[in-house]
Amino acid sequence: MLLHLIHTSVAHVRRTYIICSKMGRKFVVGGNWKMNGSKQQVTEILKFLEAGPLNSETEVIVGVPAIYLDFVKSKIPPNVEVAAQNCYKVEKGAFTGEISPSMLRDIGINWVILGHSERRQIFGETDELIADKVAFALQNGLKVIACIGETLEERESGKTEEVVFRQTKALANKIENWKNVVIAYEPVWAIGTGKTATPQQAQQVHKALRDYISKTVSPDVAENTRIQYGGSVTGANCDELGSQPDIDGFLVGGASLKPEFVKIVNARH
Ligand SMILES: O=C[C@H](O)COP(=O)(O)O
Repeated sequence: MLLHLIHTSVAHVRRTYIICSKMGRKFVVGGNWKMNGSKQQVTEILKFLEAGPLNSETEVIVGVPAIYLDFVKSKIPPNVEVAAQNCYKVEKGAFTGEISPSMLRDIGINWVILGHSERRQIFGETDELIADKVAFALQNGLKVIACIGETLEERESGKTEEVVFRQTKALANKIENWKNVVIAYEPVWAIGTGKTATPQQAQQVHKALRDYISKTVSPDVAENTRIQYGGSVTGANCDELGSQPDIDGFLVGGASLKPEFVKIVNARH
């Protein structure tokens, strides 16, 4: 009888834990403005963010071109965080054109997006460099959205998991504390193309990533690290994507410049 009771309670705790596991990870939606905007357009975006309403259960972050960070920071509603779209792996020095994590902290910026596929593909950033930047940003008190994702060619040759595991491993080798890390899974073929991964395709990769993190880092880190999906997320597809058990938010490009972003922030999850 006693054994039966213990068994039943353990099963209950385990079931509750599984049901609540996603709730324990706060949904997080980032808007990546990329190299878009002007003071006038930024002012329009700030208006719809202010008007919201934005689900208070969701963490909202906008990734702003460096030149507008200070301006946006001074005007943004308090329930929206501001992120830089890049920063370098050292504190200061002769690195023309770069900005450091401490410069971002100096103007009150707490987040940075690193390793976006456009940085990887257009600017030649390697897994190694991205991991160094992520580690340095974390050491300097920034929170990081670290992006990974496979190209169409890699997906079509069956290498999706191999690629995203390699990218994650490079990060894991250098990350000491995962508390301030969000992973953004963005299949390159879905970025800006209107071709969204199906909820099933996205969930499959997110689950595989969580299992991989569990094995290579720890089950605790896997359970607590938020994994965003990015790639042609819109107001029309956000509810179904957001409802997948391992999708903990979105990184949104094009739609983050439009009032539709409010709908994505408020996606079912
Ligand atoms: O960082 C955001 C991603 O690149 C997605 O961009 P997209 O929503 O325009 O496809």
